[in-house]
Amino acid sequence: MAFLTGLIVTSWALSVLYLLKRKQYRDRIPVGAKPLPGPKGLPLIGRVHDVPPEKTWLKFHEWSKEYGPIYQMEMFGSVHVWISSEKIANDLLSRRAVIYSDRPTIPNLPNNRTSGEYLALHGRNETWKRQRKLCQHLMAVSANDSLHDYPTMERDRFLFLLAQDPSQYREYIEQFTARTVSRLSWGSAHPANVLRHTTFGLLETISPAGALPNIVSWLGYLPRFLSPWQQKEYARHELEARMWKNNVKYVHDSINDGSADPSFVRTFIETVKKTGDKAKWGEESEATYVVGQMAIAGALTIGSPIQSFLLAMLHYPQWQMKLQEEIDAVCQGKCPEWSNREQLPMLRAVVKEVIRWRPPVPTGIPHASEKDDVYNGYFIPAGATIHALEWGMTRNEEIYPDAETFNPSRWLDPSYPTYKGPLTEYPKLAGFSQFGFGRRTCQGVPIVEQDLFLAMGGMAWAFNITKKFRADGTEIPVHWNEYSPLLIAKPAPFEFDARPRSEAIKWKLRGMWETGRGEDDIEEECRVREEKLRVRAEHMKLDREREVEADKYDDAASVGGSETSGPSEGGSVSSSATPNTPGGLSVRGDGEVDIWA
Ligand code: HEM
Repeated sequence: MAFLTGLIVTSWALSVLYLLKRKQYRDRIPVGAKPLPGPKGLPLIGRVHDVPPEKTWLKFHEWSKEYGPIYQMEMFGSVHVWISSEKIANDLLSRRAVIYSDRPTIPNLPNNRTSGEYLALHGRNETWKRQRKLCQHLMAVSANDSLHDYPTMERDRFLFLLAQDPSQYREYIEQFTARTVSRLSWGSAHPANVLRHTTFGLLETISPAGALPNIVSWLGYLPRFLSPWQQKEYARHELEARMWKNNVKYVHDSINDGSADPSFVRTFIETVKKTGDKAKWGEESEATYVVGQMAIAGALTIGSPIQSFLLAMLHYPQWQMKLQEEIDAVCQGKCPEWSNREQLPMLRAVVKEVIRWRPPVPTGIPHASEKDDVYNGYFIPAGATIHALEWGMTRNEEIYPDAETFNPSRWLDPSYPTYKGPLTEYPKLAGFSQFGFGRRTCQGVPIVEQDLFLAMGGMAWAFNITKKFRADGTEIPVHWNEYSPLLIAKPAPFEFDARPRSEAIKWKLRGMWETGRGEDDIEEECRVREEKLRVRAEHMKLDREREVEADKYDDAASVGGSETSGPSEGGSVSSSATPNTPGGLSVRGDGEVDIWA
């Protein structure tokens, strides 16, 4: 009875609160303005029940077809505004940046706006401004030096590995992107594995599909001991903090012993030393997190379009052929280099079209509005979460005719609305809607541009990427648009073959491995070699023991001996136990490279 009374009182109180909030909201709408259109929600929960657990962007896009290129919906009392027009996104997020450059609080990471540890998710305040300036500076220094050739080095390593075992493509792609950004951040590929782990954890923490409190926001108020999500995030954060600190210490140590490779952290240390301006660049403890955030942003995002490229080549083999023709004509048998970019517009068009066809961040990273506003007669309340729906923007038929089709021509042929010349410069990624708007635009475009150009160009140069066939000759189907539900969407696994296009390329790939492999690969090779030598020594010892045993037996047999057994049995055991001879290169089942197999 007491429970029932409690339930009735709580429901009544919540309903009164809801009606009061609605009235307050309506009172805020200025005369002459009206609320944005959008799907009507249920009291308290809004429209949350209609948002599917997977590929939410398709639902939000569907609503945009019904309610228009800007509409609003409510979820648990918060107003969410969805924009699927580049023009409207520019009008609001860029031209009215003073109002729309904040970030919303993430229920499952409530200090995202204030802690100073999450640049991309930080509120619009002085800390964010300082950190963004530092990020811009570090990126510019690196980009001016062609990212110190790290992407090429890692691309070469990646292509060789892919040639060994295409079925491990997801692993190798993530190694490529994480190792590249690790080198850029700290001058070493060593932290790449932990970086991948901690990045994936953060992605889960902040994604609506990754942690329930991001949808059912009151769960964010549970104390840590009752919240599995907070416990997980706490452990992740601890690991991350240790890693960031150790990495910065590593850079200091290598500067001291004169072996420091270029990196964001090294640039920070040198810049502060040269200018002595700590107020401008911030403390080292802050820079540690800025660089950490840059590394996180680069570790997992770029893998999405590289995987989508493979998907595109499988569904549109004609574009693979055209791309190979361009690369062969320009590079004359060599793998494309960053210095070839002006002469390879089709490759740049393929890079851009992959991102348009399958946007890596399909729902965008939300902004937050700081002041009540009116746009084209519609009211947008302060505190609303504003989503630039990247997926919806790429489906606008007026700008991208036949939008579902992968068609790089739309960037190369003057008859398309998206064409822009000269083709020595365009198409390029800078300014593309898929990297956001206004003061919050992505800071990593130079890395994305170079990584994708080299990886996609390298794969087209090296391999024929084809569908696979079963033993009975039937084709193994490849999905069209199955993507993971987190903030950065990646294709579900698919099968394909990647065969080197010629014997000459196969040998070139081996040479590229030699130059591209990192110091940790060399350590791994040494470890594998030592292990082989140890196993071989053990087997030789075993052989000797068997021989001694066999001699004893021979002696015994010659003295009195049985006729049914003989030394050949022992001999056959020892020969089958002899290890493989060194020589070839193969990849072990666990994905590690066994150079000495
Ligand atoms: C394919 C790869 C990538 C895509 C599609 C992408 C996309 C985006 C998007 C949509 C935003 C939000 C923009 C907005 O709020 O309007 C963003 C922000 C950001 N990105 Fe990227 N990004 C990529 C890679 C990178 C890389 C490699 C870095 C490394 C430095 C990076 C660093 C950042 C930072 C620091 C921000 C936050 C800027 C701020 O809030 O002030 N991103 N990115």
